[in-house]
Amino acid sequence: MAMEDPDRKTEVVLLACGSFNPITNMHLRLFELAKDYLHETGKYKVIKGIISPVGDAYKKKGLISADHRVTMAKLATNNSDWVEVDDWESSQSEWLETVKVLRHHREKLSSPDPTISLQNALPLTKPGRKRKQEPNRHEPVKKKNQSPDGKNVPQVKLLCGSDVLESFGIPNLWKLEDITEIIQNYGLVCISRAGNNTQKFIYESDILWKYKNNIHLVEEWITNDISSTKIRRALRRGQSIRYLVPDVVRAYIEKNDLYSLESEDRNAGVTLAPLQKNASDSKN
Ligand SMILES: Nc1ncnc2c1ncn2[C@@H]1O[C@H](COP(=O)(O)OP(=O)(O)OP(=O)(O)O)[C@@H](O)[C@H]1O
Ligand SMILES: NC(=O)c1ccc[n+]([C@@H]2O[C@H](COP(=O)(O)O)[C@@H](O)[C@H]2O)c1
Ligand SMILES: [Zn+2]
Repeated sequence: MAMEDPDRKTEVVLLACGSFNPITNMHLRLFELAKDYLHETGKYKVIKGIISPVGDAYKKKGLISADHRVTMAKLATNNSDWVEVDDWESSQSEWLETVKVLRHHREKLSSPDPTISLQNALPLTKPGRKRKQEPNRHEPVKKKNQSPDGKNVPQVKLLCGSDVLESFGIPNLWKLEDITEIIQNYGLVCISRAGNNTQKFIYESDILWKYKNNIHLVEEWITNDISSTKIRRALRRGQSIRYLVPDVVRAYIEKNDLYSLESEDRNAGVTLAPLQKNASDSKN
């Protein structure tokens, strides 16, 4: 690695992918926890957080329309000066692997021209087309991201709860090459979640162990086991969700009567898009 000014902090953009069905206070807390943690290392400066709700084509049971989920996430982040919502992922007609969403956001950050961000098909592991000026062609593009004009661009890291990390172990859900690209070229910030033993999970996985320096595990000391599943359950039962989701989100859910027994039945019996895709890929 080239000489770097040790005082110069690496800029980071945190990207959270998920259903956000609906967004909860805990989703918002993830960003605050991750930012505090990264700042305390003394090495990073978090400049932005992005919430990217999954598209309807994900086909998860009980998933209501992306329109509503995006709107709620926007309402919830209206008063944040650093977390925003991006609907690029949810406006694609097909479900997208998370690595493609990461690529899109890295491209977008490194490209002065916003229209270029539409191309996200190429993995950025090798210095490719728009990366002519990589200083050292044999060095993997990870520590230092550079834009076409050689300027440093922020690192994009995936922000998730430990259940997502542990889902890497579910057969057919994630491709090994995607997991590798995510942790090798982007990095993970993972917030502990009740019931998960993430250290052990990393220890038991060869690939996670290999790149463990790129996985930041954040211990959540003020534990808070809110989940969207519990919010939807409370709503179905006519129970209050006050103080569990932002009040503007609660009002929006009530006004539009979003969650019911019927909505919970959406996609019932349908195979989750990644399982469908990876199962059919492995047959070919
Ligand atoms: N209480 C929590 N602690 C840590 N991470 C969380 C928590 N709640 C949600 N997350 C994380 O937020 C991201 C988005 O998750 P998601 O939209 O699935 O929310 P969820 O609350 O897990 O919803 P559901 O119950 O529908 O699965 C994921 O990375 C998930 O791990
Ligand atoms: N192979 C993959 O890239 C892959 C597999 C499963 C889930 N995911 C993503 O992880 C997130 C999981 O969200 P849920 O926990 O709400 O199911 C979604 O954004 C989804 O797109 C990605
Ligand atoms: Zn979840």
